Amino acid sequence: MTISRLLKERIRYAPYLSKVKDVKELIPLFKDGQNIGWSGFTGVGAPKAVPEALVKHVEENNLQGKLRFNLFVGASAGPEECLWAEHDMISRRAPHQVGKPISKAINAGKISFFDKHLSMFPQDLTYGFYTRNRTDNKILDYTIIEATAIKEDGSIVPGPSVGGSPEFITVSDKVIIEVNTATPSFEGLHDIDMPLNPPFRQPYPYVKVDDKCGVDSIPVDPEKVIAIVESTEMDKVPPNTPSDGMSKAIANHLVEFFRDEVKHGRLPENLHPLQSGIGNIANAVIEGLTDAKFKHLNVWTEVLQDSFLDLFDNGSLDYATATSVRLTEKGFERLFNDWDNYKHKLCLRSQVVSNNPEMIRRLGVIAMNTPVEIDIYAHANSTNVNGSRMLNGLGGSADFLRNAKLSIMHAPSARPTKVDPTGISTIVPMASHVDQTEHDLDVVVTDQGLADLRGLAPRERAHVIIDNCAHPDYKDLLNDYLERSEHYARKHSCLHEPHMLKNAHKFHTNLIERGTMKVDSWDPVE
Ligand SMILES: CC(=O)SCCNC(=O)CCNC(=O)[C@H](O)C(C)(C)COP(=O)(O)OP(=O)(O)OC[C@H]1O[C@@H](n2cnc3c(N)ncnc32)[C@H](O)[C@@H]1OP(=O)(O)O
Repeated sequence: MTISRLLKERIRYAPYLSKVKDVKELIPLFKDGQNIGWSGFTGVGAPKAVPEALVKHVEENNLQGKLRFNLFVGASAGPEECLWAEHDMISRRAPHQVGKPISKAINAGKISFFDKHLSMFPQDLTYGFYTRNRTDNKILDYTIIEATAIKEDGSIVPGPSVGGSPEFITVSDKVIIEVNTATPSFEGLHDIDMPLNPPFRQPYPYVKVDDKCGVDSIPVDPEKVIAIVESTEMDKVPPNTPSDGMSKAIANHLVEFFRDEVKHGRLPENLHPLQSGIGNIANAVIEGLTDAKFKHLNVWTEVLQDSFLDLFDNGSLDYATATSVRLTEKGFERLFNDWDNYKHKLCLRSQVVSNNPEMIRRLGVIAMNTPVEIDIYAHANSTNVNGSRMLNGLGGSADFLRNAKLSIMHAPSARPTKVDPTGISTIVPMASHVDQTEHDLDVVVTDQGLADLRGLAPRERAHVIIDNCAHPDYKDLLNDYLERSEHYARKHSCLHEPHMLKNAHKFHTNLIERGTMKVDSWDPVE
């Protein structure tokens, strides 16, 4: 097999050169029912060549539904995963995923999806929790990992994400490395703590975002590496929706809140390390911080999106660490064009470290994530529309929101439906599914305003959330629900967190039946 010059340059461990293979040669290795680990996190750094070759194989041989895998990825992979879902090649999947064909297959019952906090997922995999029914003691049959270089000792230099790859490799029977020669090498950007399970685990020693004490590549037993393939495709992250009046309003409320916290001495002038979730609102909120011109900010997060580059460029941000740098094509261009500048300000860690509860609490992280809905007592749903339809999954939202110094959820106050431009209220009487509890959240913010919930009793919280955050179309309805619930609860001595269970999900049932949460009347309660 001829090896390209570019590939030769990237592989500095000579014995691997004899393992370079054409992807077609690998197809017979894959059998129905195998457990496969992929590198990748939030759409970047996932393998491409082998997954695509398998799709082609399935297509050409009509194997849809006959060659299915249990697929484990740190968080969402790239478009290749959507192709696997479209070709019915995934039977089980965990944890966070993104892509319409994947969620469609999950909600059609074709993919058994289970969700777990991203800080815990890789370690639980290494404990053998998810493969406890195997009789051969194996965990993963193959890990397919994307590398941007191989070092002299055979260790793997990942690309724009680390995710769960270190753990996957330690529990994988065999490893296939895709060396991506289309993307520049990310060597020097990683700090990786290899897993050590209890009772041998040690505390992570980091006390600042830029502390490093791991290794800069993932060690692997070369005996396990059965093939190296060249991959020539860049990551494809769709452009972000530009910020609009709604997301700018959210950002402005947050900036005002941060300034007030600084004024009262509860935050230093450079705030505390920031975490920002995924999605357009999260991206826009970081854009808002860029305009606010804070100085010497730091970031301890899970995913870095394009807007963080603006924060660097205008001098607001000193250092950022995450497990994935999920940039659009333009964003990657900016990163690589100014690599010497950015590389000293960025560090990618494994997801068990970026999302580690102990680290998040130690650093006093300010966590900001978007929910599907939040109820009047501050329980939030991040995953299941109407308590049932899976979107992307929990991701790292609860890792951060349970442990942060300030736990913030931001969302539009209303979302459109086909029949009503404000048919979905983000603030609901009772969340139809709970991922973040009332005990986790400090602040709720929508385009309407910000509710500071710290130290408030549930009924006080309900008033502040409705008054400050609910969309005007829903304020009266929510207040009416609260008053009626209080009246009912007074009679029944259950006034701590009053609800009318008969009506608690009426917003949702109305949405299903009539396409809007605007209910006409409540069912009578005695
Ligand atoms: C990898 C990581 O974990 S990053 C760390 C944080 N992770 C998380 O918070 C994970 C959970 N959160 C998420 O998945 C996202 O933030 C979401 C889905 C909640 C919001 O994503 P955004 O892109 O900001 O919001 P957006 O308004 O575009 O909603 C996405 C979809 O959910 C639907 N949706 C959201 N809320 C609702 C709702 N209350 N009712 C019905 N549908 C809803 C939207 O209609 C949209 O559907 P579409 O794609 O078919 O148009």
